[in-house]
Amino acid sequence: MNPTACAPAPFFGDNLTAALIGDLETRGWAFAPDALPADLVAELRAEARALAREGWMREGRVGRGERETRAADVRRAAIRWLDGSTPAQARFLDGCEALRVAINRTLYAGLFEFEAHYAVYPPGGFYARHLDAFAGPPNGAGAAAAAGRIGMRSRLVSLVAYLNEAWEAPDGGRLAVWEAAPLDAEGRPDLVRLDAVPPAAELDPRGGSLVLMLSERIPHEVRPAAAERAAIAGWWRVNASVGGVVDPPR
Ligand SMILES: O=C(O)CCC(=O)C(=O)O
Ligand SMILES: [Fe+2]
Repeated sequence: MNPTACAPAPFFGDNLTAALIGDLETRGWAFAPDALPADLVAELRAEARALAREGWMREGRVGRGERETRAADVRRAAIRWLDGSTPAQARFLDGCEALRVAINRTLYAGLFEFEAHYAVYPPGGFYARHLDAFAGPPNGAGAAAAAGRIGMRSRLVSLVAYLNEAWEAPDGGRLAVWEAAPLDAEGRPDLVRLDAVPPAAELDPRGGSLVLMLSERIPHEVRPAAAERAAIAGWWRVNASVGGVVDPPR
């Protein structure tokens, strides 16, 4: 019996996978330009555009549950969650599953489940500087405090896949990434202080390019886009019920 018969089909080969995971481990983020199959990107782009046109997407919201706020001043984009119900979505989620398995195998990260949404930014759309997850309490805090914050820290690795057909520099919409968040006196991230710090990179949202980031560690922002900008943003979570290990070994 072929043990790989049921393995999910990866987006790309082992060398690129290893290089991305290496960058994720050493500097907290990784970028692979032009990494996704062009036919898959075209199908996903068509879906995102159709959904946006048909008005099935809702205004992007920031946060979850009670903390969810309508925040057009923070993010101007329309989102729709992927459910795997179309062949393109199923293939995309399959590639993400292959990445999850590879990341877990290399970093012992305990990534458990994946969630992702289309995000279509209209001309003028942006997403202000943020972290995708809140870090757990500092070392030495009690287990009860840690348990109470499991939900907030369950996003470990972020993924962004760009779907834009012909993106040029004047279209803007770059993703700026910083490699660390300064902390305030209480030990909370103080992202305003990064105003004075040039980003480590500004990444073009060209179709087929892929970004990975450690959700708790890498501040990032979407600069204003001059043209419609389509992407899929996704996150791997740990299994909150067992409170998986956050930090990769170093
Ligand atoms: O589209 C991007 O480049 C990043 C989006 C993002 O940061 C997010 O959805 O959390
Ligand atoms: Fe983000």
